[in-house]
Amino acid sequence: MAEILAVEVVDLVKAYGPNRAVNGLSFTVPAGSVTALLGPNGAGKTTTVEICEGFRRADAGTVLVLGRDPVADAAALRPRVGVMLQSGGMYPGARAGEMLRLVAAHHAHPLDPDTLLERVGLDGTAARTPFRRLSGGQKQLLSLAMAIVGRPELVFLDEPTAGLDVRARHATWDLVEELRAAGVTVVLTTHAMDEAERLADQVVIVDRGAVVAAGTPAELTRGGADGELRFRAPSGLDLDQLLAALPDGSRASERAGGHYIVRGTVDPAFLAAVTAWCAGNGVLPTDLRVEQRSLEDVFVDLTGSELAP
Ligand SMILES: Nc1ncnc2c1ncn2[C@@H]1O[C@H](COP(=O)(O)OP(=O)(O)OP(=O)(O)O)[C@@H](O)[C@H]1O
Repeated sequence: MAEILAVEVVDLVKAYGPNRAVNGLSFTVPAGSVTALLGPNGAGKTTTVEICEGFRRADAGTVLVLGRDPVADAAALRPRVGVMLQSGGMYPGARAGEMLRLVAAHHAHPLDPDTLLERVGLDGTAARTPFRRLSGGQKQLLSLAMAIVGRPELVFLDEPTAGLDVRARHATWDLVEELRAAGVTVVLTTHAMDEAERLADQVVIVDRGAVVAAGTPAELTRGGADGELRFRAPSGLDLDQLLAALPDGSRASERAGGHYIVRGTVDPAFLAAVTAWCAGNGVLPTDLRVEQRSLEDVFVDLTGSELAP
C-alpha cells in the first residue's frame, strides 16, 4: 500500500533578492511520523516551514500539506494544522490562559486548556500573566500549547525547545512523543542533535537551502568508514601489520601512552579482526570501546559546520 504523505515538498525555491534561501529543496513527511529538519543557522528551515504553513509563497516548486495547497486551501487546512511560530502572532496584553482559551474556542474538539497549561507548566500565576511579561521560555511553551490545543492532525514546531531549561525541554519532548502516539504528524526544526535523535523517525538535513541527506537517525549514522575502536595496550604496536589484517580504507594511530584508535567500518567482523590480531600478537587490549558515528559527525561531514549551541 502506498504510504500516505502528510507533507510533500518538491523542488522548492524561495529567494529574498539575490539570496536563494531555499534552493530546490525536496522532502516528504509520512503521515503519523515525526520529521526533524536539521540544519545550521540560515539553512532555510524556517522559510520552508513557513511556506508549508501558508505564511509565505514559494517562488517555484510544489508544496502539498495534507494533500492541499497551503495558500489556496488555507481556510480548509487551518483547523487541521497546528503551528508554533518562533515569534509573533500574540496579543501582548492578553493573559496566557485567555490566549489559550481563545484559540481552543475556535476548534470543534479542543483539548482542555487548563489541563494543557498545567502540562506545559503555565498554570497558576503564569496563566494570569500578560503575554508580554512572560519569560522567553514561557512564551514558547504557550506557543506550543496554542499549536496543539485544537487537536490538529499535523503540527509544525519551529525550534520548539530553543532557549528552554531542561525541565521545559523534557516536557516539550514528552508532548511530542504523546502527539506521535496519538497518530499526529509532527514536523519540527531544530539545531539540537539529541532532540532530532530522540524524537525523529526521519531526519532531513538541510544546508544552504537544499536537502543534503535524509533518513532515520540509524540510517544516517550507518555506512561508510565511520566508526572507531579505541583501546589501550603497550606502546609501539606494529600498526601497519594491524592494518594489513583489516579491510582497505581502515586507519590506525597511536596516541601518547599506548592509546590506540582504529577507524573504519566498525561492524562485528571489524571488531573480531582487531581482537584476533591482538590475540595473535599476545596483546591484551584494555579499555576497549566501540564508538559509532553520531548524527553530529554526519552533520559536520555534510555541512562543514558545527551545530549552533
Ligand atoms: N524575510 C526575509 N527577508 C530577507 N531574507 C530573509 C528573510 N527571511 C529569511 N531570510 C534569509 O533566508 C535565509 C534562510 O533563513 P531561514 O530563517 O529560513 O533559515 P533557518 O534555517 O531557519 O535558520 P535558523 O536556524 O537560524 O532559524 C537566511 O539567509 C535569512 O537571512
